[in-house]
Amino acid sequence: METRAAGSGGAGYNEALLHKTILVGDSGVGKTSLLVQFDQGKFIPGSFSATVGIGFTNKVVAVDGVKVKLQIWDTAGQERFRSVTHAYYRDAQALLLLYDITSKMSFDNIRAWLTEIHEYAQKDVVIMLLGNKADVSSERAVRTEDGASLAREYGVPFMETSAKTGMNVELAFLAIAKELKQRAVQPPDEPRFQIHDYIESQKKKSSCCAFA
Ligand SMILES: Nc1nc2c(ncn2[C@@H]2O[C@H](COP(=O)(O)OP(=O)(O)OP(=O)(O)O)[C@@H](O)[C@H]2O)c(=O)[nH]1
Repeated sequence: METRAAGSGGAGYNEALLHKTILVGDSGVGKTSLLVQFDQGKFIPGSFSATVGIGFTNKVVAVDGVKVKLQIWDTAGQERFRSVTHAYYRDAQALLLLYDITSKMSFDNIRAWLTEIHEYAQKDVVIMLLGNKADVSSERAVRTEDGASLAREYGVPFMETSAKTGMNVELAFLAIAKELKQRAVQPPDEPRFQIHDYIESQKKKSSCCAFA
């Protein structure tokens, strides 16, 4: 795992850990929008311009006094870029796998994505399944239970998100950062971080019923 010491250091930060995280899923599910929402806290509506190839954004989050640096790679969902993006799976520590809750096809393709991930990524890669565009409830084509059930089948955490409203976007990245940080700096007497339990507890904390 790649780690990096913090520079002059902010208050309370001991170190900066760099973790490569990749966004994958069909074209148009909202990978770029999710990253823009997490990075800049905004959503740019309107015309859809498909990602060409791959690019990354660095984002630092604080987890229990430790600075965790996520290097988040946004991949092109289009089939023609698949061979390029496969090359990036190998040294990824985490993968956020997205489908669009208004697109049954993007959900049906999740099994194929998981097969690719198992073929090209490291065995211990952290995977999270996200059902994006949860704000578009009138066009919902995938039930929340079906997303949760598929995630259970593969033993991965799941939540619905909206890159438009920001729902669960920060939580998704924070849960990933916590898991990665825990794996890198596991204190000997601390119980292992349970990403599923963490997500459930954070969801319960919210008074809003919008969490999936
Ligand atoms: N309503 C709504 N629209 C969204 C959401 N996320 C993305 N979109 C819209 O969906 C379209 C596709 O979003 P992108 O973020 O470009 O999708 P992508 O997965 O990066 O697509 P590729 O780059 O081709 O792989 C855009 O028009 C976005 O504005 C969301 O959470 N809610």
